[in-house]
Amino acid sequence: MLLTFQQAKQQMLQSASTIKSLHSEKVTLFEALERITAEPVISPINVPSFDNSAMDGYAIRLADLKQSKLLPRAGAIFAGDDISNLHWSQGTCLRIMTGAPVPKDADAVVMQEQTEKSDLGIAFLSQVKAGDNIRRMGEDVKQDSIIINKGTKLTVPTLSTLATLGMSELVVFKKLKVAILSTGNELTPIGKPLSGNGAIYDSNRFTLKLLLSKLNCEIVDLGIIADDPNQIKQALISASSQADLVITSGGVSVGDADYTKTALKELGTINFWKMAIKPGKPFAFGKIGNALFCGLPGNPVSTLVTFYQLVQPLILVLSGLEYSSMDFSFKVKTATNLKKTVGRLDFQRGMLQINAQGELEVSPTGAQGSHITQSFNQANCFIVLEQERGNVAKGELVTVELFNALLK
Ligand SMILES: Nc1nc2c(c(=O)[nH]1)N[C@H]1C(S)=C(S)[C@@H](COP(=O)(O)OP(=O)(O)OC[C@H]3O[C@@H](n4cnc5c(N)ncnc54)[C@H](O)[C@@H]3O)O[C@H]1N2
Ligand code: MOO
Repeated sequence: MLLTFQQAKQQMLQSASTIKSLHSEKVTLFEALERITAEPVISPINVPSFDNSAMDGYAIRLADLKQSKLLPRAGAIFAGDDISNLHWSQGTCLRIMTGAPVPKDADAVVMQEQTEKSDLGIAFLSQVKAGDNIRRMGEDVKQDSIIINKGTKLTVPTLSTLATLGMSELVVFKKLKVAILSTGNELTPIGKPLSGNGAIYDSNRFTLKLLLSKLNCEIVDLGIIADDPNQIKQALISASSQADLVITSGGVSVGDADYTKTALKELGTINFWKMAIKPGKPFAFGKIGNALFCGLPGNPVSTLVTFYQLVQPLILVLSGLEYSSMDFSFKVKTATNLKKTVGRLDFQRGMLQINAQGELEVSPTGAQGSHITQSFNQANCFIVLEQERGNVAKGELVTVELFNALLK
């Protein structure tokens, strides 16, 4: 019985948590984008750090308004003003601007549009409640509170909050070191003329570099290795001594030149090398020395699908992320029939869109062979078809998983 996708993923994530030995470093707030926090972030200050006005208007005392709806204007406060020496006599109001500090004894700020100005002063036209239009100290962030937990991926909004605290540096986990190599006599590096009949470009190594750089990894690129057992072994020894994770492309199937699996067996341990998914059935996972190993199938679509579905979560955990699940899936109707054979979990590439009736529906993006790289180009989601399911008829409900930022 082949391993199911969930079993394979679970095994990988478990191995990651047992070998986790993470180091941290201090980086600038700007460099911290998409990095993972190595300790909780605690706020050094309150935000806002003083009560301030949410509107351009007038600061008042409620007791004064009870006496009269018309109050003379006593002065003005602007954003940035120091009001520690402000004297504000009873029975008057103060002009105040958005973001300006609110005097301690003001009960509310009345927005300008709800007042009328005359030579006698300011007339207040609306009902006023205590606290109206005052943004309280610490209302956004409380001093000494934990704002971000350890193991959190830093995004533009989270870093923006840290900037409101004046922070300029942050402790994050060091980048994961990942070694990559492609195997195959047929491979030519991109940018060079194809090396003969039967040659193809080594697109997978390029794809892996893009994916790894999006995941903030440090890449050790060992290039193209010929289909030769000794060269593959030497490359794997070198890769595993330099990196936390080794990723290869090709050579994991059962062909006469598929040496990656044999090399892995000799040098380390194989946890599994096949699972019930399509594309990506031949996928090897194991360990060489202290490095984890992922042997991706050579077909470009299989490389991308297995990287996205299995290597991505593994890398996130190895990079220090407190991983729960990033899958965002739901069910919608399929707009066409879908071909499906029983026995493997399918990750078809799909286009989720709104039809003429205003309903969400999904269609496959053309031919789904594991050599058709174009099937990804129009896609915005995976259509995930359960292992035991057969052909799917138009109109049936299918599970759809929207692509995350890795594929956008
Ligand atoms: N008898 C069987 N044959 C195959 C099986 C099987 O179960 N029994 N599985 C098929 C499936 S599914 C896949 S996927 C592939 C996986 O093969 P390998 O990982 O061993 O990869 P290769 O044989 O080296 O190459 C497969 C295919 O991909 C092209 N390729 C390889 N490397 C690259 C690269 N770096 N960039 C772009 N394209 C690459 C290669 O030329 C082949 O066309 O095995 C099936 N066979
Ligand atoms: O798994 Mo293969 O990836 O079906 O082509």
